[in-house]
Amino acid sequence: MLRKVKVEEAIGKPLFHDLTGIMADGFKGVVFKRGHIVEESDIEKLKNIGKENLFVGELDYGFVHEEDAIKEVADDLIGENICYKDPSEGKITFKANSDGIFVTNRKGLFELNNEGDYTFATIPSYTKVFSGDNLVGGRIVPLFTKREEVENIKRIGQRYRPIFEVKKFHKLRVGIIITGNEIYTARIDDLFEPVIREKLSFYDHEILGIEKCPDDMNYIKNVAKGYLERKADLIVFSGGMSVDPDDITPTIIKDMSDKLIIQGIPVQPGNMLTVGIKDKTYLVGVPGASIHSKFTSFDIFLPRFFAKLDLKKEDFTELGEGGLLAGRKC
Ligand SMILES: Nc1nc2c(c(=O)[nH]1)N[C@H]1C(S)=C(S)[C@@H](COP(=O)(O)OP(=O)(O)OC[C@H]3O[C@@H](n4cnc5c(N)ncnc54)[C@H](O)[C@@H]3O)O[C@H]1N2
Ligand code: MOO
Repeated sequence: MLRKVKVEEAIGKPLFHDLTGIMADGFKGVVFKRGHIVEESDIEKLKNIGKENLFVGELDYGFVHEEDAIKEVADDLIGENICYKDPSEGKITFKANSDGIFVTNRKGLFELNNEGDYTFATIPSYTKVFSGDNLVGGRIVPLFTKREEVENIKRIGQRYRPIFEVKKFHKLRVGIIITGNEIYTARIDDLFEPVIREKLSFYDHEILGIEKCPDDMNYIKNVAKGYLERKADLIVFSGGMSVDPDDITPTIIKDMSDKLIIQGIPVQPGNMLTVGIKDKTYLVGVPGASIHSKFTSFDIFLPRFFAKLDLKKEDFTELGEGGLLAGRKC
């Protein structure tokens, strides 16, 4: 049975949980570890961190200590490229053990947090991460929980597994098509090539070509076909994405795709983003906004293309809340 005793009465007994101190010098962390045998010389230090009483003893049958409760469920929640160490102060931290994109199953995460005693705080899903980055902090709120609660969390984890994972980026073969008579005829200088080169530079990639095309459906389709024959993973089209009579790029993407995933998304700038898929190749129409805005809808999805995620219409349509990116920095 767990008992509350005066610190002086705890001498010779093991601490039931990690004890945290917050110091004037900025320190916040464990001052005494779980299992530490309390000594007479500890009393002053314990009082300095506000402990007049301590828990001693053992949990009754059917209850699980905070650190055991979080550690026990970890493997049922995580997928590839995530690691963790033993919990401290009741908290477990899942970290990336590879560069890539962090993906969380939102429905699964909601269920975990809605269950009862457990809490999991994550960085936003689809964030680009580096090996060693913190992804998730998980702990139960009370000092111990019921065995049944632990089993419920494991079941949620198994139902959605993985709820947390890091997908590695792949090397992609990229074909680029810059549309517009004004650029094709050199009436004006092209401004898209440096933009797309800079955006791709973060990732391992091979550029199959950067072709300037007139606003001619067959011409553009032939260039895109050439990229498909050369096994492009990603074809990026710029220009001609909106409502003018010369804006034919979305129609080209629709015609050439096995499936048009989305035409136009609730994100600004980058409203007119159009995405189709042909076999495993993403065909992506990037609206003009990416020329003057550093961060647009295209930048939200570029990491997902490089992680070869299987994108659905909902991945685009869910972005309305927060989709007004104005002022957002990279
Ligand atoms: N009445 C409406 N006007 C606009 C709409 C709309 O729905 N109704 N949509 C707006 C959105 S959103 C965008 S984005 C822009 C333009 O989109 P486009 O992708 O169709 O761009 P273009 O029409 O091809 O060109 C617009 C502008 O940008 C210049 N441009 C395009 N590509 C290049 C390049 N590679 N290098 C340099 N300059 C380029 C082009 O010459 C035009 O000046 O439409 C909004 N308007
Ligand atoms: O589709 Mo536009 O300006 O929002 O890029």
